[in-house]
Amino acid sequence: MGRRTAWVGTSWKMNKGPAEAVVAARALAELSIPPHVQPFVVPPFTSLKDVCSILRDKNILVGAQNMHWENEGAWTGEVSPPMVKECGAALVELGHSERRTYFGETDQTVNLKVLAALKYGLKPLICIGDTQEEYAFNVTNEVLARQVKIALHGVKAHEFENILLAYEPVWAIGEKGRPAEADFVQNCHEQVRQTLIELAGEETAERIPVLYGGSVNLENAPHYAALPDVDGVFVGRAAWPVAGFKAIIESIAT
Ligand SMILES: O=C(COP(=O)(O)O)[C@@H](O)CO
Repeated sequence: MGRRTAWVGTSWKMNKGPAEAVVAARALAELSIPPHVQPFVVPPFTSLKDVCSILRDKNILVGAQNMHWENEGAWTGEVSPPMVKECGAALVELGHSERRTYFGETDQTVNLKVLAALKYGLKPLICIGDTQEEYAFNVTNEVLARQVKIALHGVKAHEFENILLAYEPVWAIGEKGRPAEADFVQNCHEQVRQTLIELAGEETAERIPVLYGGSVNLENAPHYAALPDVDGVFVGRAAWPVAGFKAIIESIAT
């Protein structure tokens, strides 16, 4: 899948119990997906298997919101790569700022998880982003370069094409977030692309999608998606209702 594809994804975060998730997945299964758009949905673990099975033959990828790097063991409360794979998931979200801020996720644990995901044939969706403080001190580019380099440390040349990245400024996420300016986003994505070129070479780096996330909504989604170095959007609140997700997909397709 090349960079001409527009990725549109949503994580339901800690929303929708098993019954509600099944209803939403059935509605997603009815959507007609425009060409060149690759939607994905990331439900909570409690409905991962059901959502995967409802969307199995549809052009909507399903992912987990996190996982451990070990394949089994005494890790109470954790879920392993083979467990995620067995549920039918195609991708796994790693390093979201809420995991980093509240659950001790670090660049190093993200790296372990990225390597484990690739080993088990899961596409890692790696979330990176600057905090408000880093943004204010104008070190965003350095932070993103560090996060990308550590997350991808040890990734083999042929594995880079399975990587998906999302730039999500921490200050842009959630109810208190403010959407980033389009010029700023384009600049950050250019810098991320440069880091990817350093790591994987120009040809491969061109094929790694880099999405934008953080207060994306129906109004701003097509503007972000149209930026030259942005390959789609990763949406929270605005895409939790299936109608909102559908509208954003359509806004990007047109
Ligand atoms: O956290 C994300 C964005 O959330 P918003 O509610 O859109 O600010 C991103 O990772 C998608 O879940």
